[in-house]
Amino acid sequence: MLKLAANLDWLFTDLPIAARFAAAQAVGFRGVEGLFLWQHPLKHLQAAQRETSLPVVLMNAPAGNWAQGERGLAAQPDRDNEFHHSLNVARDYATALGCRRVHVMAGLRCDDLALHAQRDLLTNRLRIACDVMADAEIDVLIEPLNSQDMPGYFIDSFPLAESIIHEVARKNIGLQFDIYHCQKIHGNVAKNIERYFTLIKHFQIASVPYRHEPGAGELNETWLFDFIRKMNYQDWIGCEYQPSTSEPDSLNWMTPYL
Ligand SMILES: O=C(O)C(=O)CO
Repeated sequence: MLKLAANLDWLFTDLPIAARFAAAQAVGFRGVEGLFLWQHPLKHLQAAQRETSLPVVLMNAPAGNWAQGERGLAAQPDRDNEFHHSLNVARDYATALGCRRVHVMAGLRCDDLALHAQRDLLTNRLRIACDVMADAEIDVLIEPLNSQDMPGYFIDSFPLAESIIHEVARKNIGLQFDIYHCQKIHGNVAKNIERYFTLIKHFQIASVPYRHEPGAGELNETWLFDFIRKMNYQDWIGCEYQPSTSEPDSLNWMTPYL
């Protein structure tokens, strides 16, 4: 049995937040995750969690002005106050919801800042993030994102994420390995899972190339799930995809894993 979590900012999004928890539970997801959970009143999330008993397994920290194209604050100069505020919000929500993983997004490459200077800024900010989260026993995750979907995102490859994680050098930093992004950036998914396995604290999945449910694209997810299982991965796989059809049909892929 896989520990599959529904990403509530990709699935069931036509429903209010409490109903998204309930819909995830009804179809057999064992946990939930989300990018924008902090946009909802905490008491609504806590009530939904109580009703469904679904753990919140991953949440993103506030990532700047998303509507205006921002994709994180950690590598953005002159945003210290906002960055600290976003960490506090994420830590408070995660603590109240029992969530042990927070994705701290870097944001986009700034052309007017030398690459090494922006990288140093990111590394220092991630150390701060790890220190803020450590007391609450929360891990900070970073994730490479493919440049077709997120042009200009600072962490645009797995080797870069790996070297940043080593530079940050905190116990509570780790890699969010999205199989969809890996295939789009590098291909060679299984070999890359092996290569980065010791850094991985969370997987995400969507089919390639259209970011639909597993089984709707070029990868053999059944084989990959088996591969991950054989590597003795015990943690969560977040389902972060856009359903290809009406949701009931697009959830059939889960049946063998429930
Ligand atoms: O865009 C993605 O893939 C993310 O997981 C952002 O958190």
